[in-house]
Amino acid sequence: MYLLKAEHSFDSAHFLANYNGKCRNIHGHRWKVEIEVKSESLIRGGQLDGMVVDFTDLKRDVKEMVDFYDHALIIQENTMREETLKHLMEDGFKIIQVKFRPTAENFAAFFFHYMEEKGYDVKRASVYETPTNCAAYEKSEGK
Ligand SMILES: Nc1nc2c(c(=O)[nH]1)N=C([C@H](O)[C@H](O)COP(=O)(O)OP(=O)(O)OP(=O)(O)O)CN2
Ligand SMILES: [Zn+2]
Repeated sequence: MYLLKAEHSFDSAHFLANYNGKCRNIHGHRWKVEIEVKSESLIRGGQLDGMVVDFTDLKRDVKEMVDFYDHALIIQENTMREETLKHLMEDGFKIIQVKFRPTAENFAAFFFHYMEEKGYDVKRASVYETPTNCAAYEKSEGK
């Protein structure tokens, strides 16, 4: 089995609603996202001979995916007062609302499925909130 890994980072703020601790406050991370793709075989012939995929393409797609979240305030839907949200948006802040609680685990699963939908055979998606806090998502055997 061959495994390829590409990573990219983005800087964003978030908060965990209904969290009893410091993470309930808006705070920022340099989120590092690692995507691993797998293949039992290599491409034969042509420019991609001997590759699973071209790193250039994989890196571009990972960067494109995470750049969307760069320098934003990421908010789980319905966890901020309408009025507050409205004012922040009116003042031109980049707000991204997500359907899930913005934890490293949820982002790992989200990025995993995003890359799968792009056509990659994804082995694992890992999201670092800090250099020492990492969550990963991969499919259970047989699924
Ligand atoms: N399983 C998870 N636990 C926590 C998550 C998460 O996504 N998954 N997220 C948070 C917070 O977002 C927080 O920013 C990270 O927690 P923490 O380790 O406390 O952050 P610090 O690096 O700032 O820790 P210090 O050791 O105080 O510097 C919480 N938990
Ligand atoms: Zn955090």
